[in-house]
Amino acid sequence: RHGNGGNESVKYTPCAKIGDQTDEEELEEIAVISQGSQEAAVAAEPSASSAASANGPRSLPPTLPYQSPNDRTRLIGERLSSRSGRLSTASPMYANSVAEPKSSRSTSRHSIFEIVTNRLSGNANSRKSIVHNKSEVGYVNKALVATPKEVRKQRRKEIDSRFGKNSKNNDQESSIESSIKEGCKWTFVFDPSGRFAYWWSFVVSIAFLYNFWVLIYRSSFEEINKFNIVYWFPLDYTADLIYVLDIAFHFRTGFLEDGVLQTDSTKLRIHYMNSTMFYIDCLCLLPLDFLYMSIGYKSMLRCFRLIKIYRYWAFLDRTERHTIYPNTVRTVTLMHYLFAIYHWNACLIRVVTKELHLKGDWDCDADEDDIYTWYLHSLYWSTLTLTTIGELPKPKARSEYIFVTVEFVFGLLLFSTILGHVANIVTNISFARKDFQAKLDSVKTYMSLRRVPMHIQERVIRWFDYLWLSKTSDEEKTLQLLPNTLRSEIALHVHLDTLKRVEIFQNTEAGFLCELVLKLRPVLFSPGDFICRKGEVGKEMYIVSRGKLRVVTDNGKTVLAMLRAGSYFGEISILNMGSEGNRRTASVRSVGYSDLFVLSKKDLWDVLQDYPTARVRLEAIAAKRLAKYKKAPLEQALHRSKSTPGLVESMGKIPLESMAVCQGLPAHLSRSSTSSQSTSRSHTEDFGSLPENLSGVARELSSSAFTPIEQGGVPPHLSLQSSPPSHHSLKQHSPSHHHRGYSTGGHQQIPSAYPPAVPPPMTYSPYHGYSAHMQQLQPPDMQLQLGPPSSPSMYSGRMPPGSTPSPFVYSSGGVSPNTHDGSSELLLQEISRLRERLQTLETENASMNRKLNKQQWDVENRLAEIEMQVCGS
Ligand SMILES: Nc1ncnc2c1ncn2[C@@H]1O[C@@H]2COP(=O)(O)O[C@H]2[C@H]1O
Repeated sequence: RHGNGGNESVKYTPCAKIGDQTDEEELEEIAVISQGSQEAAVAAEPSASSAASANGPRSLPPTLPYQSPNDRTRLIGERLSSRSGRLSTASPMYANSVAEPKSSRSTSRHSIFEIVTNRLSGNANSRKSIVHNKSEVGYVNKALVATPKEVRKQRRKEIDSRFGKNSKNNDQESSIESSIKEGCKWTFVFDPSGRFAYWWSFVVSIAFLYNFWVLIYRSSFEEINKFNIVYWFPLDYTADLIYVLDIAFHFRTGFLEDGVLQTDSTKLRIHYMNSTMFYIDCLCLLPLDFLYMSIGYKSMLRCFRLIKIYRYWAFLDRTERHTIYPNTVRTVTLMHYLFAIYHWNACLIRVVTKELHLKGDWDCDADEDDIYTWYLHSLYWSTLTLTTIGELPKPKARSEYIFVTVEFVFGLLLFSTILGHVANIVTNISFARKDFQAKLDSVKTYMSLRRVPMHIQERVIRWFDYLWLSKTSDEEKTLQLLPNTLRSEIALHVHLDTLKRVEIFQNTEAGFLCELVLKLRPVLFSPGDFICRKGEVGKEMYIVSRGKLRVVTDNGKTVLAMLRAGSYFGEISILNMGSEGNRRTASVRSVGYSDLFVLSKKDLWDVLQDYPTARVRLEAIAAKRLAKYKKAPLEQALHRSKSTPGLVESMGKIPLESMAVCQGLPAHLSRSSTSSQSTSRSHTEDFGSLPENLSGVARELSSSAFTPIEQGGVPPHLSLQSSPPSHHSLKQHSPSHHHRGYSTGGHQQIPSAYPPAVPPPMTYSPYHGYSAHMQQLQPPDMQLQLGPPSSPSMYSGRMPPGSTPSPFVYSSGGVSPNTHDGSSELLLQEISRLRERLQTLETENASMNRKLNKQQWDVENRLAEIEMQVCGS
């Protein structure tokens, strides 16, 4: 409660009722909080004025075991789970107070020990065990023994007068406080959405159904008589007892206020008694039975019991919401209503025939005492009148006409209502099928309209077949309504098994996994489908959930690897780890139907930005995998750069347009970025097969072209701006151009955009190298200096099938125009300059590496600390 001055407030924290101590003996923790300063806090207990004292004033945050409504709910949960059903010494507050009188921090191990021993030894012994400890003796003395009842009451009054007991501003707070206080006398509170409440509503529904079926039957056929009184009376009053218990149940049922479950008994009582439900419940139990004594047994005196139908409806509602078979529940409910209506109508027919003395078909030949035959006769007529119209015997008496007409109208209404309901249920059941069929139809219509070849149409239909048979649904659409947290929980649960098998997700941060799992999209591929093709721009990576896939070479036949559930692929290009940057390094084809999860490049990068360690890990794994696929080229790259995988990646990531481009390139190389790339690739490949001395120089030459413009690594004579106008001068290739080049034929083909006027340098074959290119590019004196001129045999047939060059992307402009002049002098200068540059780069790499290592060390250290803390607590 806030004081009038507004700078002080009192907070009651939960107290513990120890053993069988009386109300006055209750421990009551009163924290006086000064909003101005902590020193100004007023001690509620003079003997415990220290902020550190267990029973004295203290600063609230560390003392209160819960500060938010959620914490409060948790506490309630703890209480509910406590066997004794009351707040015992296990109360977090109590544990704090007793076991850690000097500390206001969370429960220590010692206090946990105390709690456990107290629980085990029972409440009666708990006090003893507390007093056992010396420091606790002081505390108990202060709280329980030394403070006389009057003094405490007086202090309470003082505090109340000082802070105003019913301060309006603090309504909510005081409600929590009082609820906490009430916690001492707390027994149990039912969660209205809990299981117990559900099953209790089931019991009440049974009691209601008993009344619903029996009352009308007894009234119409035979009232309670001396033969059956032994059955009906106990049953009637058992049902009444359930109704009474239901009222008691409502008194202890929590309700939500501001989204928080209220458990304060006073509040619950007030809330229930102020609700209409309370009056309805009381009305249900109106004891008209007493009139039996004056007017005899009339079951209809109990008709108020039928008002309890609201509980039955609530039960049905909840069942329908919670069940996994809603249509079954609906059907059963409908059938029940139908039979109930026939039953009530049968009873009505009996009353009418009896009262109106209807004869003929309405009459039954059976003996008056043969109740069951009479009942069956009435039920038959009831069903007949309600289900058939116009096929009844013609009424004779006037009253009969009226009765039969009313029956017809009612029957018609009932029939149409039931038909409507049944139709609804059937529609619901077949909704999924119809929706699916509609989609298939629209695809079929589209395909025939666009004249899609028959074999493709067949594949599409087979794909739909599989989709239907495997009951694959649009998960994204289904879960759209849910909040992200719930969705990730579901996704984690559903996909966890698959994700656990994926190497990259093992031992990663939980947050990383949670974020990623939300971005996974399930996709389905049919037999023979290409999931990706070599040379394409990689935009997604895939995780195999089910099915078999083949990693194949360009020809689509040579199988490099088989992928099964738990495998993943496509990461090389989206992490830009491959030699071609963001290009696919292989094609992947589905063998049968395969269920995959797709993770888009953008999503992955978004998440990786927040989890740099995961990124390093991912890249390291990718680099390792890449090394496994194409051992030689990667080793070269790593050896050369001595960098972390991250840096390998960052090199690969440099966009083509920002690469150094040079003039003086042969015309056929300057036409398209694709051809340039092809050529540069050929260089790399050829370098791999060159003798060591030659390949080293050649590699360095090529690496000059890799230096990005931004880094200033472009020699002036190679830069675009400084290049003299020449018919050979290169245009800076736009990404789209670059992209197009690849998409038309991949980097292994001379693109079709190649101008026919310019003869291609030679027919490209990945395995025959580019000897012609090399010869063209190498100046004669270079050839002289670096060794014997490269013979075609030197370049051909050296590349192993399927191998790709080093992860470095070489631009074709690695050779300056001067090289064509034949000036070895210049060339050597250039080599030494590039060597220097290389050294600088390597130093930078090393320093970045150190930084990364330090960061990793820090993170690991922190992790270890936290783990220790977790283990400790
Ligand atoms: N030899 C191989 N064995 C297994 N998987 C491979 C092999 N080569 C490539 N891949 C995978 O196939 C994917 C094709 O696209 P990416 O290059 O993005 O990433 C590639 C790897 O994940």
